[in-house]
This record gives sequence, C-alpha cells and structure tokens, in this order.
Amino acid sequence: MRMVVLAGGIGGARFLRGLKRAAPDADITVIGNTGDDIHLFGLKVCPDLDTVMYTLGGGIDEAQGWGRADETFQVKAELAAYGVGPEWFGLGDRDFATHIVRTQMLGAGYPLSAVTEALCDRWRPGVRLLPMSDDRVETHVAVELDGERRAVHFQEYWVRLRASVDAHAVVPVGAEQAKPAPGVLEAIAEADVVLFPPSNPVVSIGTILAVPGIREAVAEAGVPVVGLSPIVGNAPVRGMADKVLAAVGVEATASAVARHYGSGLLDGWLVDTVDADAVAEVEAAGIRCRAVPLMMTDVEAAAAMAREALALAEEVRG
Ligand SMILES: O=c1nc2n(C[C@H](O)[C@H](O)[C@H](O)CO)c3cc(O)ccc3cc-2c(=O)[nH]1
Repeated sequence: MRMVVLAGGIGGARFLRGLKRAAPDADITVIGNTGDDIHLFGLKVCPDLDTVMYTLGGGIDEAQGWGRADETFQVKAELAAYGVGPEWFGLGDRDFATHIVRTQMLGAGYPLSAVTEALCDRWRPGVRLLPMSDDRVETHVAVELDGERRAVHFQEYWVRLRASVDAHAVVPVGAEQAKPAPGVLEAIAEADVVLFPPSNPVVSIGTILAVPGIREAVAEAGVPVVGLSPIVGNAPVRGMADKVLAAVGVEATASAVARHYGSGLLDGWLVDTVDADAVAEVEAAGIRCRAVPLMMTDVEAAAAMAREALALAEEVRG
C-alpha cells in the first residue's frame, strides 16, 4: 500500500515510527516541513527533516525528540567563545556534520530534495523523505516585544522565546512562490491513503499545505485522508501548538483542529478517548471521527494509533 504522510517534527517522526511497525510492507513517502529551516553559522539547518531522518534512522536523542543521541557541544562552546551567536539554539557536534554536508551540497548546486536523499543514504529511514519544496520557505512569527511589533524567525519564537509571548501572525515567508519538490505531487496522486500525523497543524502541516498545489493535490487525491489530533484534552500533547493555533484563530481543541483542516481535505479524524465528546461535533462537520488512545508513549502505542488511522481510512473508503 502506498502511503503519503505530511510530517513536521517530533510528533510526526514518532508517529512514523509507529506507522512503519503497523505497516511494515507499506511504501511510505514523507512530505517534510521545511518552514522551520534556519540559517546559522553559514549553514542551513532543517530541523523537521532531520528529526524524521534521525528518528527513523536510529540517531535521535530520544528524550528530546530532536538532535542526535550521545551529543557533545564543543563546537557550540567554541563559537560562543568567539562571541558568535546565537547561543539559544543547541546545535551539537554530530549534528553540525549534517548541516555541513547539506550546505556543501546546496553550494554545489544540488536541490534540497537531492541533498535529503543523499543524507538518507546514510540513515536509511525506511521511508522516502521529500522536502515539501526545494525553494526557501521560512516561517516567521509576528510578536510584540518591548512594546514594538516585530517578526521573529519561528525558531527564535519557539526556542529562545519559548512561545512565551502571543503570536499575532504566523507567516510562511516564501510559500507563495515555492513549488512542490520533485516527486511530491506525484506521490500524492499515486497514494492509496494520505495521513496527517499529530504534527503542529499551523507551522508544520499548515506550512506544507501552504505550498501552492499541495493542498489541492491532497483534496483531489480521491483517496482517504485521515488525520490524528495533536491536541488532547484541549491542550497540545507536546510543544506549544496552542500559541500558534490562536494566531490563526483556531481554538486548541481536537474538534477545532479538524474543522480548521475542513471536510474538503479531511475524510477521517482520530481524537483521544478523553475527547470522545468531540466525535459528534467532528462528524457533524462531515468528517468521520473515532476516539482512540492518542498518547505516543512508546512505539507500540504509536503503532496502535497508526492501525486505527488505517482502519478509519478503510471505513471511509467504503
Ligand atoms: O527546544 C529546542 N528545540 C530545538 N530543536 C527543535 C526545533 O526547534 C524544532 O524545529 C521544533 O521542535 C519544532 O519541530 C532543534 C532541532 C534541530 O534539528 C537542531 C537543533 C535544535 C535545537 C533546539 C533547542 O535548542 N531547543
């Protein structure tokens, strides 16, 4: 079975680990968010692509959900000794190698999709990992700092500010001009099912859908599109999705996120058992809904969620 998964960072990567276990023979294409990308120290860092690659390739720092296991930070310390910032983004020595190789290949003229394929040759994630676009898209967040309105890079908002101030707007800069990366539209057109894992609906899946052509391709794929709520019990399972949901006027509930995607896109939606009362509301919006456990406490739990999502897809397929 051919599956396409629109994935962001930690939630998406952990779901994918479960999906691989639930469907070991599936042909899985991951369309990864690149709006989180940031240029630091002359290097291009792709957090969401790397989180998927490291998590599925066995190199992830499991507790953090990002960055490499057994990491050290000598280079970061030396950069700080030179007064070269920023210090708030934790790039480790092993992780630097990924960004050096990526930046070197980009500099040699390879598109991000080719670079990602080359990096995956080492990590063997067991899925085809495609960036949503080879074109530069960077999510910026409009905030008010010291009384003045500013736009900060998503990573600064997320990591330095810890989303401690309200996001007045979230803008995927460059998305309108971006084109889907090679293979993205084809993978969606050939898919038997499209899945939205419990990634951030605004800055991860929302950014992927903001690349012209991708939302339309998913809506017109003619196969079941099933999502899993990243919000459980009116709060994000991880991260601070509620802050960016507010920026787009979506309340942090499992039902509101489903309605935000809309029945034009979603055929099915999984909510956690604590949100069972949302099922009727989601079904009233024309989206088939089930309440199942959605906490990815381990790979088996993620696999159980994946099985539920695939079962709902078959129910929707009718
Ligand atoms: O909260 C943090 N997240 C860090 N992240 C996660 C990053 O902010 C992700 O984009 C978000 O977690 C959303 O996916 C990193 C990801 C990388 O690939 C490389 C370095 C970092 C560093 C940090 C960090 O210092 N603190």
